[in-house]
Amino acid sequence: MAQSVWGYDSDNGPERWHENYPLAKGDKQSPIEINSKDVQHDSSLGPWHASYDPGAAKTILNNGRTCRVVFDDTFDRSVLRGGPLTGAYRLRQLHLHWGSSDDHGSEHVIDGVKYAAELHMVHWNPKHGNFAGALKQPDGVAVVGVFLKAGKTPKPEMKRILEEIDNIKTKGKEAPFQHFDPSILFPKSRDYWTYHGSFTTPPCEECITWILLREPIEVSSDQMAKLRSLSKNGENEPVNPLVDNWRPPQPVKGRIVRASFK
Ligand SMILES: NS(=O)(=O)c1ccc(NCc2ccco2)c([N+](=O)[O-])c1
Ligand SMILES: [Zn+2]
Repeated sequence: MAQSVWGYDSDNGPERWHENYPLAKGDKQSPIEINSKDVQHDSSLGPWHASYDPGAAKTILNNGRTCRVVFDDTFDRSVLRGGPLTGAYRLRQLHLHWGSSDDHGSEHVIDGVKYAAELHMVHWNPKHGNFAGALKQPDGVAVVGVFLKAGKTPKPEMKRILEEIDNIKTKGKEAPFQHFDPSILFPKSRDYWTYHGSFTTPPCEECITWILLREPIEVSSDQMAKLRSLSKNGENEPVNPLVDNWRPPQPVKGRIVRASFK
């Protein structure tokens, strides 16, 4: 009997990941609940800067767990720097986590608020040679998290991604996705929280400097419904909607969350 690979269902979900991925029970796991009363403003936290080359965008794929856009990270082509980071981190991919309805879906929870979705832009530190090497380092990876709030107003900048959904409906489907600068997805404000944590999926390595943007972007309920039309299953398998691909908040274990703003 093949081991059920990890997922988000009752038999292979977050409560059981530690059985095959022991790091899942570590002391610096993500996501976490952020409570403003425990956050420390750090005036030494400068602004972060993303300088992305639209030509680095390559493909968009459904891996059965999320919708992911992959970028060329073979040189310093699209980089994130500043904020809590030392040096330039290379953009590798972006993906999302979302719920089965608009009232939940984000991984990080802010003062009890769950957003409809959470966008992760994943960058890695080239001083560690390659992505696999960076995973093993505490300063190996930097993820910018953007919250998606469901409302009446669609986010035009999300259109390119959502229009590709019909071409990657089922697990394993991939389509070309070029000439795309993901910084158009950022909100106006650059305010952020930062803390040290982990991948929110197995193997749960504790190699991530999280940079969570305070201001959510607004998308429409219809746009959220489009995202929820993705399927976990392969092309000729029974339809299994790809929804609720979020890990619940993990123990903070004494970690300090810093804010770039007062
Ligand atoms: N939700 S997240 O941004 O923390 C996240 C989770 C897993 C992975 N990858 C899973 C992985 C790690 C090592 C081998 O395969 C990534 N990523 O690769 O950008 C990001
Ligand atoms: Zn993620």
